[in-house]
Amino acid sequence: MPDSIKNVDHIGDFTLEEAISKANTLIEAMGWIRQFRGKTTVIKLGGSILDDPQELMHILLDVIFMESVGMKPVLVHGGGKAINRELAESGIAPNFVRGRRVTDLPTLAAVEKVLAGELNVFLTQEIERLGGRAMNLSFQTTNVLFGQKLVDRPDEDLGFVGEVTRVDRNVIEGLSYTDQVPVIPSMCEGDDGQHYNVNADTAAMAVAQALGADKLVFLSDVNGVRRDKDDPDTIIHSLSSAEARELISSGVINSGMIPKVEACLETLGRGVKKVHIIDGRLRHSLLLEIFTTKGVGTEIHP
Ligand SMILES: Nc1ncnc2c1ncn2[C@@H]1O[C@H](COP(=O)(O)OP(=O)(O)O)[C@@H](O)[C@H]1O
Ligand SMILES: CC(=O)N[C@@H](CCC(=O)OP(=O)(O)O)C(=O)O
Repeated sequence: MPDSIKNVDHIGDFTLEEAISKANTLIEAMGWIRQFRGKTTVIKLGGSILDDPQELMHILLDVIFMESVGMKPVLVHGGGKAINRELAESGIAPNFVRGRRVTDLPTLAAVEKVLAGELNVFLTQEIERLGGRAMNLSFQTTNVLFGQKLVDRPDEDLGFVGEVTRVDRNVIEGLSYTDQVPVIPSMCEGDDGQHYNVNADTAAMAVAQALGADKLVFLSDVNGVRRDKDDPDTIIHSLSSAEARELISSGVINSGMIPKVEACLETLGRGVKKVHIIDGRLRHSLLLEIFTTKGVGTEIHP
């Protein structure tokens, strides 16, 4: 070590060893940053992480970091729990069929108020407050998701539940020129102007497909797909499409995990390279997912 720095034992608040270790981390990240620079990652935010300001802040900081190093994060969000609270105020009990909310007109109004309004604006403002740039893309600004009523099973009517058939990718991709993170709520508009409630997992899938995203990451409030849904230790780190289908038909994967896994399977068939379900409550899970070889959570592969 040169004499001139022999006596340096602190740099700012850190010991010399700590400062060098931080610099090493940056150098290690360089390869990953190069690999993903310019690549699109669609991130689906949902579940109770949207209700926890601390957890949410760390996720949004990860998103801002990604954007700052030249990656292209695109946020698609749900907000099922916030919708339930809104409905409870009007005395409406939530009604789900295989993970999708049966949506009559009063329910649709509540969904739109929460998803396309409050939550969409809040997430965008939070990104800006934390030092990033973002643009909310909703019916109130510029809608980018278009579709139609979902007819999943002919004998079943879920009301105003939609499926996305077209995504305005020009608007989404155009935002990267102004360093803005697109923030998209899970609702779509039909040809006749009718608004529909879309499951946020399937909305994220449609966006990832339309953009030809490199990665689609579902941030949830479980650590991944589990053999026993109540036991985090039974997480399955790597799941083949065939096994995922088997776990759905045997009932191991049920409720809200069904649309998530179905969305993964559908996406993999359409060119998106990697699909992960990870725990948004684990601090920096998004960065760990991108900047480590093994990743965290469950990866579903073809
Ligand atoms: N095999 C499984 N592994 C993990 N979670 C499961 C499984 N089957 C059902 N689930 C349920 O799926 C939920 C995640 O779906 P959901 O609540 O819709 O999440 P989000 O709101 O994040 O989209 C978990 O909280 C869990 O209760
Ligand atoms: C049709 C349908 O089920 N729409 C969902 C949209 C929100 C969502 O999916 O939110 P999470 O990702 O937080 O679960 C709903 O009404 O709850």
